[in-house]
Amino acid sequence: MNRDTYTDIPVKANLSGEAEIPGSKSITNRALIISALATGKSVLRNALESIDTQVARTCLEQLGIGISLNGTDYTITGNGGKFKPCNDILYVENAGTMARFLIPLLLAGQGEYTLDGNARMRQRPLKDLLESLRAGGCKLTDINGTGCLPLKITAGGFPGGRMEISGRNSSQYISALMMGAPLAQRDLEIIIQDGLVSHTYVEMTAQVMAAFGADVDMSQAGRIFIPKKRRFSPREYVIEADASSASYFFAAAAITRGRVKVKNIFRNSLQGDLKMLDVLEQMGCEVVYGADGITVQGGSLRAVDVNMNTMSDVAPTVAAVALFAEGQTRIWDAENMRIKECDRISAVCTEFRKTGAQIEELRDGFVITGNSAKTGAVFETYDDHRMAMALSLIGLRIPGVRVLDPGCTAKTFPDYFDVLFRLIASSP
Ligand SMILES: O=C(O)C1=C[C@@H](OP(=O)(O)O)[C@@H](O)[C@H](O)C1
Ligand SMILES: C=C(OP(=O)(O)O)C(=O)O
Repeated sequence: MNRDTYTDIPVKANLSGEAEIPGSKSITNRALIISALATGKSVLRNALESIDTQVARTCLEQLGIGISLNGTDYTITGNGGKFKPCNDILYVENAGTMARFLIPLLLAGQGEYTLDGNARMRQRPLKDLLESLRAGGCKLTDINGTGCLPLKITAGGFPGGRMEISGRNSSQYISALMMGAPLAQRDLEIIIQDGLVSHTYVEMTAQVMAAFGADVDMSQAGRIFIPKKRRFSPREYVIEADASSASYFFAAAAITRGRVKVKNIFRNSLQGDLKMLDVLEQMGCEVVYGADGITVQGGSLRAVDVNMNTMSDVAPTVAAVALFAEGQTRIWDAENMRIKECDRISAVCTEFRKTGAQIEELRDGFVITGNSAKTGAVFETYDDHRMAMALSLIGLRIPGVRVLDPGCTAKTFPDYFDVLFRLIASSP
């Protein structure tokens, strides 16, 4: 992390205005992969340009896929998943999506591939996915024996068939298997064992796949069935604004008792993180779902008790709001926050305490005492975009907040601080 750069956050009451948020990371990376597997030209509109999606484009280009950019529109020439051999390392930085999504596809490629990531991605698990694929006969070598990257993938086909996999640690494993379905040698039947975290992302995968012509049957709980050799069809596809990125602006309205509209995102979103709006409603905000976006009006804030299993990416955002709510907020059932860009449970507790706030660390979340923060602080951000964005919100209410390494938001939202400061400057 770069401790030499920082951003100071100005206090602002009643923040009001409109924010334009870039496209969804999760949908962009799914649509990129699916377009690469289709045969022919697809156009993705309002795609996200950020480190996580650049990583996706670079890896796909290394595998022989043509991708051109025009602003936020991508044109992808898919080749039916006939990926070319690649001697260079496929480097995913710290993009969990790409670290997981590429594995089944590379198995169906040619020769041997090496997949690697940054120091943190080398600690984030792949084990459940590797075990499930190895049980189907796939050759996958975790080079350091850690169950993580770097990984050597020996292409020998993506077998499909009945695949059992744990869904406890990450839903990305399940999405990865699903998107490999058109390359599978047999019908793909995924049996999810011991629960499924972040399940709305699996539904998102099914919906984006269906938009490109796939047939995904999720009618039975814990089972996903996708018939073999049903190819993706190329198409033009519009990507909605990123709900996790939008969460900081909704929260800013809540914290400052302002009124903020985020454009290009709607009630019927594919993104489960939008459900944080229900949490803000419970906390006392008003939410208006409009024809061109969603508006949050801040109110008098009260604490909540909330299970964040399906939307752990926005748990640090809700935690920042809880700091200004009356009563004790408990955020729980989100243990996999510990295996994200940093251990977000521990990091939120450490940083919030710098303000004098009372926060109790749980195994799977935290308990925050509202209105307990007293002073500004210099916040570390752990090379984690969501830590930087969530912590910045505290500075809207408490003077003297400095966020270190603001550039780390580039993982999913390179212009976050510009958008925030523009909104502050234009607010009455
Ligand atoms: O599939 C996806 O696009 C994602 C799934 C979630 O991860 P987990 O399933 O590991 O919780 C989420 O945290 C991540 O930011 C994106
Ligand atoms: C956890 C995240 O990302 P990923 O798992 O895709 O790296 C995130 O964006 O908060």
